[in-house]
Amino acid sequence: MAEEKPAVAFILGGPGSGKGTQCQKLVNQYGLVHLSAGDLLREERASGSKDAELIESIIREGKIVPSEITVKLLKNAMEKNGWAKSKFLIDGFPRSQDNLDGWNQMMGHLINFKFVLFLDCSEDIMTQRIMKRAESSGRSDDNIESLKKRFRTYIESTKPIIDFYAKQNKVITVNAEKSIDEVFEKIRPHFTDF
Ligand SMILES: Nc1ncnc2c1ncn2[C@@H]1O[C@H](COP(=O)(O)OP(=O)(O)O)[C@@H](O)[C@H]1O
Ligand SMILES: Nc1ccn([C@@H]2O[C@H](COP(=O)(O)OP(=O)(O)O)[C@@H](O)[C@H]2O)c(=O)n1
Repeated sequence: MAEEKPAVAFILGGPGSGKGTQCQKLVNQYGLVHLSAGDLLREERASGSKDAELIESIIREGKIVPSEITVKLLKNAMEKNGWAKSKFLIDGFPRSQDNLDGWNQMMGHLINFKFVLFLDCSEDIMTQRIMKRAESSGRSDDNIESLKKRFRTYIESTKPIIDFYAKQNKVITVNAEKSIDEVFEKIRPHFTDF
């Protein structure tokens, strides 16, 4: 039997650009599976595994966890969701060259990569959103010091990955500064036959 490959879209954008919010809406509307790399890393940290302390220190510093850890978590989560029985929104990944290389090596040939959705948002607006989210998120990195480091990592490590995919015409860019519903209306058409 020919092995089937799961469809995958990467959802990228700076911290607070609305990745999780828009993914949730896509899940509700199209029954896609949303896997947030950040959520998987926070779960792994909470499980007290051998990597927990490393993950916590990297997240607090706004740096990027080594791909061996993150790619394994994503692969396990895809398998738990039935592999090619599902279509996946992978949110907050790949965030660096190391993420991309690790993914290509372990997963590149096993999946059906569709496109990158890039939520484009100014640092000012992202800061306002994250500082509001900080009131209730309980996240150790939702504070102004960590946020500044996350922005730096985003510019230095993640933006070049988005640019790399853009050169191959694989990026759909959406202005993420509008209201949640306005952003969703721009995104939706790209997922109708995903
Ligand atoms: N279009 C939007 N307009 C205003 N607030 C938004 C919008 N999208 C998301 N938010 C809010 O901003 C915060 C960050 O959104 P989130 O989806 O968690 O971003 P990310 O996953 O990119 O970090 C959340 O509190 C969310 O409710
Ligand atoms: N591929 C990834 C995704 C997240 N992370 C870590 O998890 C943190 C939170 O990521 P996230 O996607 O949940 O949140 P946002 O920063 O986008 O709001 C990042 O700042 C990184 O420290 C990572 O190391 N590698």
